[in-house]
Amino acid sequence: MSIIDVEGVTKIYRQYKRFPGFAGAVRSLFTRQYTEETAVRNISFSIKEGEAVGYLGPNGAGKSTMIKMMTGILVPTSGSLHVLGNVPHQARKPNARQLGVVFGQRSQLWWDLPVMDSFDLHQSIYRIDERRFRDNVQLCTELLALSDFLDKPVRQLSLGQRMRVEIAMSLLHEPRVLFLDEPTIGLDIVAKDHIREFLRTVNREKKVTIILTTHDMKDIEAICPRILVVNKGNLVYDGTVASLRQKLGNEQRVTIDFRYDPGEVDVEGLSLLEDNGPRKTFLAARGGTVVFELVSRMAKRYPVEDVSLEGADIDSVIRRLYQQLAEQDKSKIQIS
Ligand SMILES: Nc1ncnc2c1ncn2[C@@H]1O[C@H](COP(=O)(O)OP(=O)(O)OP(=O)(O)O)[C@@H](O)[C@H]1O
Repeated sequence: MSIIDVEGVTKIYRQYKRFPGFAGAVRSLFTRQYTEETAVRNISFSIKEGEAVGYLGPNGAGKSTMIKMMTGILVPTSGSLHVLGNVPHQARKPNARQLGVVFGQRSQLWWDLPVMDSFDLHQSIYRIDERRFRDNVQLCTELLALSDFLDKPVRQLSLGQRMRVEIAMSLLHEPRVLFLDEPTIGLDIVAKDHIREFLRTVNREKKVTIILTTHDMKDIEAICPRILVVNKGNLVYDGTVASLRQKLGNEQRVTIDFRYDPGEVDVEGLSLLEDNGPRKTFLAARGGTVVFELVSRMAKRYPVEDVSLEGADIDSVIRRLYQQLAEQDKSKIQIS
């Protein structure tokens, strides 16, 4: 069952031009000139209950704008948008009970109150049944290791501790959908891993639908089988990381250690990437002869000692996609 339906959604920001100085201010009052910026351009997709979807794109691509529309904070300029069967900005109250939202850069916690008091307030605002509330606090405390700072005021928490608390709080009312905007930004590796593991558990075991924006590909690898990639407001890819890798070329890096520097090496199907004398790294052409065959051809002609292969990791797949988009300015071309 589809839980989020986005059809031809566009968001245009309009900003009125201000003219400098006093005369300019007066002029601004009478001439309402404005600039327009299309942050989201005719985007369509749907998300099923229980999915975990990564929403990716370079800076300024329109990710936060889309999340804000899905959570009802912003109103689309055109198109139709439904979350849990409701139009989000018209159903902020009914949807609030079923949505959880975490904005990495902004807090929903009461700064001066101890963490547990924030949780208690959340319980009364969302009218969470006492037993469910206690169970959920206990589960989050365990899985996110919160027990050491439940009685500390939020302002005293480190960024990593605060993010764990933010995520716990967003789940106490058992939402069906959880939106996270850069939930691991600025955190150390241990805190990131903790949060990823927790989100994966919440998605797989509690079947909470997750939509997440991030610039950290490890978040995607750990949590999201499906990605939506946006660029300059356009949706340019909707599918799995694996099939994006296929589409962009399932290339392999081949690093060869030679017994001594063989100088220039020429084997069809392998192009030189890095030359460090006796250690050289090549890129195996895609769709060509299998790498094993290329390496054995190499070994027949050159003093090969050792070989290691490395497939393109998700970071380099996405980097390549962004590079392609930047080079060709393919903002209107679909890759999927
Ligand atoms: N309130 C606003 N008024 C005018 N323009 C805006 C507003 N908010 C965002 N924009 C513009 O819309 C575009 C998309 O912004 P958005 O914040 O959605 O991007 P993003 O993909 O989340 O970027 P980032 O990865 O940098 O957080 C940007 O060019 C931004 O300058």
